[in-house]
Amino acid sequence: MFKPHLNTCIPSPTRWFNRVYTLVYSIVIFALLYHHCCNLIYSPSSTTIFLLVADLVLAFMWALSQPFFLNPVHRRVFPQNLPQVVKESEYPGLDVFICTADPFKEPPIRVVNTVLSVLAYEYPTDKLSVYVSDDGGSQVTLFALLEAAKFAKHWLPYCRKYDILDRSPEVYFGNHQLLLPDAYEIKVMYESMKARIDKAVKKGILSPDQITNDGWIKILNKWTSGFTPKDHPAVLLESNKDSDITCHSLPNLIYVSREKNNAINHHFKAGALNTLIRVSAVITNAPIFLVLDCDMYSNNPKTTLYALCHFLDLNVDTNLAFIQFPQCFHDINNNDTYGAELLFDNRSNPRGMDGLLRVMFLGSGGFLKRQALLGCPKLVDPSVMPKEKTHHPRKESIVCDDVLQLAHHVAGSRFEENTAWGLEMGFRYGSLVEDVNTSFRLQCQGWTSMFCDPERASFLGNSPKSLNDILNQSKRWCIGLLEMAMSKHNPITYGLTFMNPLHALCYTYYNFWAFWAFWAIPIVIYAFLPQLALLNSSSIFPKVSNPWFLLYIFLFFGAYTKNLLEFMFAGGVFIKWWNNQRMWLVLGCSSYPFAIAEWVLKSLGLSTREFIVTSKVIDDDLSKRYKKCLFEFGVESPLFLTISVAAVVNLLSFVMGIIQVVRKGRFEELCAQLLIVEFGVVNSWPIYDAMVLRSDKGKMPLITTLKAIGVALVICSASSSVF
Ligand SMILES: O=c1ccn([C@@H]2O[C@H](COP(=O)(O)OP(=O)(O)O[C@H]3O[C@H](CO)[C@@H](O)[C@H](O)[C@H]3O)[C@@H](O)[C@H]2O)c(=O)[nH]1
Ligand SMILES: [Mn+2]
Repeated sequence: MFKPHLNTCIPSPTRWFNRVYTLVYSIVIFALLYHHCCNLIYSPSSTTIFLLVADLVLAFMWALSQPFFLNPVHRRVFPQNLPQVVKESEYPGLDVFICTADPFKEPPIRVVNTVLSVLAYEYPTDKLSVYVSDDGGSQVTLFALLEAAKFAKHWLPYCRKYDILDRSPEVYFGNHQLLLPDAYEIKVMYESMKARIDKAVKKGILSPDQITNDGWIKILNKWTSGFTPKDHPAVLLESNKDSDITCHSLPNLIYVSREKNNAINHHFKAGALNTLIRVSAVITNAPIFLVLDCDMYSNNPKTTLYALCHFLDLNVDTNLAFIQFPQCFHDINNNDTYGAELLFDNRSNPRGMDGLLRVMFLGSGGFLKRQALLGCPKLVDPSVMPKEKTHHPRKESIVCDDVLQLAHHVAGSRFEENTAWGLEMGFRYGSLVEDVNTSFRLQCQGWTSMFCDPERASFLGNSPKSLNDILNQSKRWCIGLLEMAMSKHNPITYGLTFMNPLHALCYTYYNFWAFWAFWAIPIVIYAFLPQLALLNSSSIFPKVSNPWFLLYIFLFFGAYTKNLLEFMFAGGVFIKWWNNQRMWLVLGCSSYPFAIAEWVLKSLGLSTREFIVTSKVIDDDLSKRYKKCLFEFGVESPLFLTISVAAVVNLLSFVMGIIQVVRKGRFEELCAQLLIVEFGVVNSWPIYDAMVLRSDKGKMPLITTLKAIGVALVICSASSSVF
């Protein structure tokens, strides 16, 4: 029988251009390295060695990044053809895992919106279950979810009746006028729920008047005086299983706060997800689950069907482990000041990896096959897999006493002791980037993955709003990648043995990104060396009339123009690209070197491993400044000191360079250095602005400015002994 297409995969037309570019650019890189070697032989100096090291690292990183561009692909899905392939009653069950960890950094009302947007998926409700993992062990989050379950009884029929696209109520009421007949009533309901939740958050605990149900009292008794987020028994609750107001059944909603014990490593998000895998196996055991961060609400109710277009396609590899959707953000300012959209990581690199048949899991927005987390494709025999628990529309609870007892057992803090969880099963431990690490390990076992990037974003989340938050987030990722690079299962020794080499290179690229903070080496060298040389009237690059000068110009503009084109091709605009490249420099001078230092301290046992959750709370004042595209300094942070020192050194050097050109006419020999310094100064503009011109709360703290000027002056005067 003819079965229509569920998806197609189209190679990007840019791949030919990319391949030619790679070839030409690599020849020019070799020429540059030859030039460096000659310099080293005929006029050796510490400057030549530093420049060689910087360019070697840049060339190496460039080479590692090339596999991303050799065969990018674009996939399309045809959910309209699904009914011809499979009946709705035969859809596989879907469990959704939502992680939250801190009610103060991740406001429960946001979690509620994410939960509601997912409960309202266009998917048979008896096949859909939502599990929320609360690592904060917060009564308030539990209360918020119970409120969400009540509101869902009205919200889900409303979305169905009017075919609403924005199924996060906060977004819906923010974007739409109340023109539909029931809209006003639903909005009032939503606002009063929000007020109740906000009141509970302010108090921190529930008061007796908020507890309206006997069942809750039993559960709330678990919060004894010794209960802390890091040490408490497991708490599990299924929300009340009534039908919605139109007598449709509701999807399951289950709250899980795993048992925690101070003496036991709980492995952060990876540990939370593994608990959910086990708890859900006991309750619903759907063959596919979707992982979401608590801020990543569903922006498209059909996303589940898009995922099915891949999973149910008989032509697709049976080793397919997961479908990844890009992480997109709803609150990024017009210029994307902090490059937080991560267009390369979230869109263009995955497309490139998809063309090589495997993409990375991005931590949120991925539909995974349960089977893939349980072992190798060859080892997992489908006939011995526990069957999906079928459950029909019903009013009674799916969690009977036996099941509940077992679920508590598997959510216990000692359950994983002496098991393969985190080692060979489930989300892998040992790295703070559990997403990269786990997908790497799965792909070494032979599992594959695909990238699905529909026109309307499937998920939208929060992006960090302050520079400190973004630098700390990058530092965490960098430490996680470093942990991966230094482990037995690293992409070089392990990856090259078990993976296609181009693939292993993609992972290696990400690992080297962090490995000894590779990017930091050339960035720091180029942020200081040409500048200090210029301050001391020393010329370190070829003169304008020298043909090697053209080579430098070609390499610089060639790399930047190609990067800009890639960025625009992924949907970006010039100003966002500019800020993106600036952030690359900022990270290279701050987060990356700090990550190395922290990793060394952790390896020596001098500091503890921590997953600092990124704050999703939006302060009004800060939000206004963010909308104006201002950098947010405000707090005192060592991460700001290094970039400020670099900015001051660049400015001093720029002034000195101009003086030399004007007074001594040394333009020809200093031109290359002046270009670099000028580039540094233009990029540092927000730092000068924050140090001198701004008076708002987000300006650079005076103490950081003074320290930066002091350190910069010391470096500049010490440099005279070198040049
Ligand atoms: O002990 C923990 C710590 C965090 N989380 C959850 O993990 C998610 C991600 O945390 P967040 O602070 O938002 O980190 P980000 O750096 O924004 O997250 C990115 O990077 C992570 C890997 O470092 C991925 O897991 C995420 O999916 C990806 O969005 C959130 O839902 C947290 O609630 C837990 O459940 N338990
Ligand atoms: Mn996040």
